[in-house]
Amino acid sequence: MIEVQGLNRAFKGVKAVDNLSFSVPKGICFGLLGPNGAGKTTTIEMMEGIAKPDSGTILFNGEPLTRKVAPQIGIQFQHTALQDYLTTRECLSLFRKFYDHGVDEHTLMDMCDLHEFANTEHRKLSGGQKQRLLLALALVNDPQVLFLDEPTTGLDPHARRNFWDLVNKIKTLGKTIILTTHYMDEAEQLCDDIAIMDKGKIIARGAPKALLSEHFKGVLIRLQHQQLSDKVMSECLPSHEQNYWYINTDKVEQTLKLLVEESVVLEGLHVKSANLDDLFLKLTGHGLTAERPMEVEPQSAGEVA
Ligand SMILES: Nc1ncnc2c1ncn2[C@@H]1O[C@H](COP(=O)(O)OP(=O)(O)OP(=O)(O)O)[C@@H](O)[C@H]1O
Repeated sequence: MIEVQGLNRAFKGVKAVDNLSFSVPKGICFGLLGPNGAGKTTTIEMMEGIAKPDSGTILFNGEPLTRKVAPQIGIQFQHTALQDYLTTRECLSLFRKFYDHGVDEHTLMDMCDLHEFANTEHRKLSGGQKQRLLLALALVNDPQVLFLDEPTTGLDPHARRNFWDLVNKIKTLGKTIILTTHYMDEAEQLCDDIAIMDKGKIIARGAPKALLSEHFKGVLIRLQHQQLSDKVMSECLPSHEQNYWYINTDKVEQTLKLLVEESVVLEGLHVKSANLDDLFLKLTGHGLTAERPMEVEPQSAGEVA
C-alpha cells in the first residue's frame, strides 16, 4: 500500500530522517515508535505530503502523492484548529463539504460514538471526546490510509481505551492505519506491525509479539539498584536503567534462588513479561519514556515481593 524508499531529511546538519526505507501492506495498523526527536513526526509529515524530503520517494499503491492520491488519505493531527462555536455536527458537515465523496455526518457520529455530543460546541468537549471528533474528521473522506499522530497523548486511561476500541473498529473496515505513539501499551494493543525509530533510523521492525519473543526469553526481574556480587553480574547479566537492575531469564526460580544466596536486597522486586519499552532499552541502552510502564501496570506478571 505504501512504499518508502531512501527517505532523507536534515535540519541544519541534524539528520532527522536518515535513509529510511520501509513498506506498509494494505489493511494493517502500522506503528512508528520512538523517543522524542527520533524522527517520527518528520517521517510522517513527509508521508502525509506536508513536508518535502531532501531525497527519497514515497509511493501510495505505486503512485507518488499527488492531488489525485491525496483524497485517499485521512489525517488526525495532534492539534487541529476548528472554528469557535461550531458544534460536533457542524464541524463534520463543514469538513464533508471539502470533498466530492465521503461519509455522511450520521455515519461518522455512529463510527466515533459522537451522537450524544452532536449539538455540543467542540470547544466544550472533553479531551477524549475531542479526539473522537478529530478521528471522525479524519474519516470524513472515507480514506484508504489513515494517519493518527499521537492520538491519545494526554488522555486519561479510560478515554485511551475508548479510543483504542474505535481504532479497532475502524481496522475492521480494511483501512490502512499509520500510528505514531509514545505509549508502548497502545502500540502493543493496536499495531500489527511496528518500526522502532532512533536517531532517524529504524532499529527494529516486526509484529510486536514476534519482536519481543525474538529479543527476550522468559521474564524480566526488576530489582532496586544496589551493589551486585560478581557471581550475580556474570550469571544474570543484569542491565541498568534509572534506579533499577533488570534481569532477563527463563529460569525464574533458579535466578531468585541465586539472588537470595547472594544476599541481594529483594524489597520492591517485580517479575513481569518484557514489553516494547524493554526492547527499546535493550536495543539502544536508553528508555523510550522517562517513566517505566512497570510502575503503572504491575499486573502483567504479578508482584513477587
Ligand atoms: N523544523 C525543524 N527545524 C529544525 N530541527 C527540526 C525541525 N523539525 C524537527 N527537527 C529536528 O529533527 C529531529 C527529529 O524530530 P521529529 O520531530 O521528527 O522527532 P519525533 O520522533 O517526532 O519527536 P517527538 O516524539 O518529540 O514528536 C529532532 O532532532 C528535531 O529537533
